[in-house]
Amino acid sequence: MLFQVEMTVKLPPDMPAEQAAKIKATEKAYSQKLQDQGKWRHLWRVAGSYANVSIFDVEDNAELQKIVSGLPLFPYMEISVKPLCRHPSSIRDDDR
Ligand SMILES: O=C(O)CC1=CCC(=O)O1
Repeated sequence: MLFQVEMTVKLPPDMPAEQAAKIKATEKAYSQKLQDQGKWRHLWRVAGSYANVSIFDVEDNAELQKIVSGLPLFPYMEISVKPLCRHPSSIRDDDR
């Protein structure tokens, strides 16, 4: 199942820079592992903001919930999720 997930990061302004850098590095490793596995298909920066638009390819809602709630930045994010399905005009075989 495909989902579009928009994540807006809101780190507390008083979080020490070293702590923020550590969480971001952990987040990067977490997301890159999922990208390698093909579960995190797209990761795009929303220009001009500390937010991303991502496409996840997961088994079901429960797997998406597990992945998203495991994000190191999860406590500092606003998240919106949209389920996706194949568009009848799509020419891409990998759009399911
Ligand atoms: O910077 C972000 O948008 C948050 C994030 C998600 C995956 C990652 O590596 O950073």
